[in-house]
Amino acid sequence: MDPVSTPQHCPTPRELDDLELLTTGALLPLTGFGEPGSVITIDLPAALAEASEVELVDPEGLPLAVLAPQSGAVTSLTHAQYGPFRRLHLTPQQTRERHPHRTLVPVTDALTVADLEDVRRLGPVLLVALSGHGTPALSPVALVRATLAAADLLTDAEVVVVPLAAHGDAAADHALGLRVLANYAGDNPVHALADRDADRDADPDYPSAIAEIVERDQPAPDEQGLVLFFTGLSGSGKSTLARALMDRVLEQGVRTVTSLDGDVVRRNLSAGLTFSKEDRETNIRRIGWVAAEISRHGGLAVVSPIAPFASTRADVREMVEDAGGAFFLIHVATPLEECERRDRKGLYAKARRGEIPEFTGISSPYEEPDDAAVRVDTTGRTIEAALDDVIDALAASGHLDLRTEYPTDDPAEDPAVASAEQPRTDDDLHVLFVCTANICRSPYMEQTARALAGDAAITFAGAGTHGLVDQPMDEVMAATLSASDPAFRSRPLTRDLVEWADVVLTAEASHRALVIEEHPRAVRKAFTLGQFARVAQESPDLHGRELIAEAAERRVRPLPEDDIDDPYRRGTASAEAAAGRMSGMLALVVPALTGASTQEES
Ligand SMILES: Nc1ncnc2c1ncn2[C@@H]1O[C@H](COP(=O)(O)OS(=O)(=O)O)[C@@H](OP(=O)(O)O)[C@H]1O
Ligand SMILES: Nc1ncnc2c1ncn2[C@@H]1O[C@H](COP(=O)(O)OP(=O)(O)O)[C@@H](O)[C@H]1O
Repeated sequence: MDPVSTPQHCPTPRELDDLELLTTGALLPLTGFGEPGSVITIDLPAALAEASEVELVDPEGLPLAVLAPQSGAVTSLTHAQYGPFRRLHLTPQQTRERHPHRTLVPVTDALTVADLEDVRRLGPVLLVALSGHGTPALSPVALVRATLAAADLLTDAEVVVVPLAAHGDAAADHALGLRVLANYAGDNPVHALADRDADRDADPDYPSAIAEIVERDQPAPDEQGLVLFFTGLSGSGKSTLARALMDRVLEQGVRTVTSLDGDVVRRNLSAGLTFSKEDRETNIRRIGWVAAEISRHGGLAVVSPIAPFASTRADVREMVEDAGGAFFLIHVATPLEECERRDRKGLYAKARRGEIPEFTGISSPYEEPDDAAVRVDTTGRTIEAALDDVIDALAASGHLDLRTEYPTDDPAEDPAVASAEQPRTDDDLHVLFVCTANICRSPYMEQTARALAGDAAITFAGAGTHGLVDQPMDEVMAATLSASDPAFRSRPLTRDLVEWADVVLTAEASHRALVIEEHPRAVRKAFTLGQFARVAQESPDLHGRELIAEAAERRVRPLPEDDIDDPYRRGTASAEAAAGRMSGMLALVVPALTGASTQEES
């Protein structure tokens, strides 16, 4: 490293917001960090505190300002160039020049119908979106979006963005806010909106354009990104429980999951790190960073490092929450004696002999969490029992319900309950055939099945994952039927049709996957025709609904050779080949289905 180069430091998001306000003159007369009694402070690593100058850089390494650590003075180098809505970040001076003669309205939350009524009375306004770290009720970018949407609904409104951060001291932050607004306002009036904290629980009445932004920014807990963080001593059961939990997630088939297991991370992402306090912190921050990114996109990350330090766990929580994810901490609280008794990897014995330095629980501390969502001691318990504690707590949190095969928090939405409560217009078994456009394969299956079923109490329907609307059956395919139904018209697959069906039989595995992706609760009743035909063949004693339940229970995977290839526009031979295969499968499936219906009737 060049010994004369100025050392660099990347401040926290809160500090970066403060830096922007210091360098734009928004905090005047304050111009530097660390004035006595001020909440505008910056934390430097010990190694930099003695430096005469430190270059403050943004997360991508762009130098923003030079800080003199002793005095706290900052000299601006450049203004941050990146970030959404950067063009709306004006200095107080630019604001006063560009937007004179307006009433300033500070905004920290999406505006309601009542807020807009209030603002409309003010004449020309400047909505000041206070988007700094910890200040807005929405994410910073959604606050700006919602404020722009509000401006669109007013006759004469402009928007400026000011990253006024919160510092955890309500009185100091209030005073700072007043000062910043005074600097932006100059001689213009400032109008405060009614405080909404009093009725926070009430459902705010937003205009629809704003409601949409709020909803997208604040997904329901079960749609939010999620980090499941298992912490505990080596051998406490973190990996075992994490793996068992992931299996449940995969079996449910609704969410994908990324695992960041302690040992696995140490072999890959954190290869080369030791078990010193510093390296452990680096290790956990890396895990936290990756997990937070996964949660930013609505994903599910399961992480299971020891993570012995409370402050590093708190950092990860913050990273995840800043990314819009939920952080769910599971303390696997198996006591040291039990972990040592298990000593699965023989590490405790080595640590006791002094062969492994800084071993957690023996020669390195483990700080017990006091912020865990659930605490599980696995001593003397089965893995299933311990896992149930985690699954129950998770379900109660609203983030992930692994208790049923179907994720629902509304019992009426559970298909078992729904079908019992929903009046059926008939007792027939409902069979839905699905292909792509609903003009070749599914109408062939539907009409052939109907002919095979005769008078049995069974109703057939068809639809396409990309179903054409209101088209007749493809002529080449129709010619393979002895009597094709002239009244047939194609249609796309809908939720109602999937709910109507007792069983959904698809031409190809890709159709089945699409059905399940869009209607996760159909996972127990959607099969390829070929897959279902195999189950029917292997279970000759089962009929109707029992056969469908058996197929769901067996979880046999659809095989590639089960697929009926699309004959559309491939000529008569292809159509006849497809027809032959479907007929063969239906000859197994339809009698197997109707057998039960006939028995139920008698
Ligand atoms: N000194 C020392 N202390 C603790 N653990 C040690 C040590 N040396 C090696 N191991 C093995 O490394 C696994 C823990 O790694 P982690 O990345 O989870 O630890 S930490 O979170 O960074 O503290 C841990 O795996 P688990 O048993 O899965 O927890 C141990 O097998
Ligand atoms: N109820 C339980 N839950 C989890 N693990 C258990 C339980 N009972 C016994 N064990 C055993 O404890 C050991 C835990 O090891 P592991 O999951 O690798 O822990 P860690 O990842 O915390 O180091 C495994 O051998 C596991 O079979």
